[in-house]
Amino acid sequence: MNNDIKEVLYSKEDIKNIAVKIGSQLTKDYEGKNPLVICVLKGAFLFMADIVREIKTYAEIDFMDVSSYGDGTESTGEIKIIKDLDVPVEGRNILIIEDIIDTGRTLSCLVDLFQHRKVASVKICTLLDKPERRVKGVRPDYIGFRVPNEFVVGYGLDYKGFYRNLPYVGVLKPEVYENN
Ligand SMILES: O=P(O)(O)OC[C@H]1O[C@H](OP(=O)(O)OP(=O)(O)O)[C@H](O)[C@@H]1O
Ligand code: HPA
Repeated sequence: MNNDIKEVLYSKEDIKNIAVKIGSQLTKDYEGKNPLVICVLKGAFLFMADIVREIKTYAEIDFMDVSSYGDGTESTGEIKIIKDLDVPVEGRNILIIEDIIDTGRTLSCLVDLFQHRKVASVKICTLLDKPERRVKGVRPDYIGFRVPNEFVVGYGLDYKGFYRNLPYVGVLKPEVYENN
């Protein structure tokens, strides 16, 4: 599996350090606000686990499963809600945890959905931001790293369901997806 990676961009130590830094900011920003921290499955599962352990104040967690990429490298432009939240969100302070913001379509749909559900606030925390690919005006509030315009995998991010279990974020060799 490691042989399919062209370059490691962020090691597990890099990711640990950034989670500590963002977590300490979130602790300050959400003190007394009892946020509902929402993991967007599946990609964000590892980063979510890191971030929530660094939030040192009261917070609740929930999970949503949405998908926009089908099984390949191109966004379909629509999101499918595969699993919705377990709790109502009206009046809540929502913190969305993502693995990556690419075109921005997924987050744009989610933010619209939460506003429609009359939340008190909605903010976005993402491990990776790929601003060059943006087609929707989504601005994350907390960003781990800005990545170049390349298809990245690992630390939750997949290509056709694989590579999520890599402990780092790396660039997939183009021949891997060109030959598939
Ligand atoms: O900004 P966008 O272009 O919308 O892309 C970002 C979304 O794409 C990925 O999810 P995907 O739909 O692949 O589902 P997954 O998390 O289950 O892998 C990623 O986890 C984000 O949710
Ligand atoms: O670069 C990416 N890698 C994996 N999944 C993704 N979803 C959007 N962009 C990406």
